[in-house]
Amino acid sequence: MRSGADAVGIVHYEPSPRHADHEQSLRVADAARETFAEHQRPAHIVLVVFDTPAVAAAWDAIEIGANVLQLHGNYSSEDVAAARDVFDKAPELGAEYAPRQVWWATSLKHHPEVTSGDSGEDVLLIDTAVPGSGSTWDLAALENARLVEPWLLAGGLNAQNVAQAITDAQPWGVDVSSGVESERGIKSMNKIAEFIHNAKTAHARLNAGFHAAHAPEHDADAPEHDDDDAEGRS
Ligand SMILES: O=C(O)c1ccccc1N[C@@H]1O[C@H](COP(=O)(O)O)[C@@H](O)[C@H]1O
Repeated sequence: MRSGADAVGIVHYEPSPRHADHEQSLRVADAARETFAEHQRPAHIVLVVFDTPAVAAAWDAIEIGANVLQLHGNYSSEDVAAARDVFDKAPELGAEYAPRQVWWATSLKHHPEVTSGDSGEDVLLIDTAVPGSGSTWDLAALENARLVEPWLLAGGLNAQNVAQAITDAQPWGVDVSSGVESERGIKSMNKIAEFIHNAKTAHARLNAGFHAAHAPEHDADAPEHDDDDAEGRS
């Protein structure tokens, strides 16, 4: 987070080398919340699960202080709705726990023609077929997906390939796990910092290109205005 991450993930999936128990999850969530607050950034503390029943997973998220639930595995739109229902009905815990969101993760192998909002998710995450494996996949296959922001790209990303992936796929955001580890399950602060730097630089470049491409033609007859004003409306 000190490197500028917008979200931090806590994995609850016992076969994973990243699985965190309840105590570890509470500590990570508390530390993350404090750091986001210190940096005055909205907290996205994400509980990452694989095939845990959606309602139980939503309660787990609330219990550890995560405000986002990221569902990997076999979930239907009813599951997403059931998780959201738990979030909506659970007592409010304060602004630092808001907003609560459900992110639905899938792959093009499982849903080749996925459309944003198919499952009623707040954010769609498109991943490789085996989550957390670090395997890369062919981003060209995204041509058949109908994606509307916000959506996240994941699967085999690392500091070396993230800029190209952002340029090619133009996601709203990216998610990484294996690619920022020194060994399986052990995060590397240097790799995280390098990844975030490269991702944010690529994203800024993409946005600058977008604004340049959409800027109005200069009109010689238009009244002059100062630069501050122009920037505010770009
Ligand atoms: O990281 C895990 O072990 C994990 C376990 C269960 C579900 C999801 C998991 N990770 C998520 O998988 C993607 C891609 O990870 P990678 O960068 O390819 O290793 C990402 O969304 C992780 O949060």
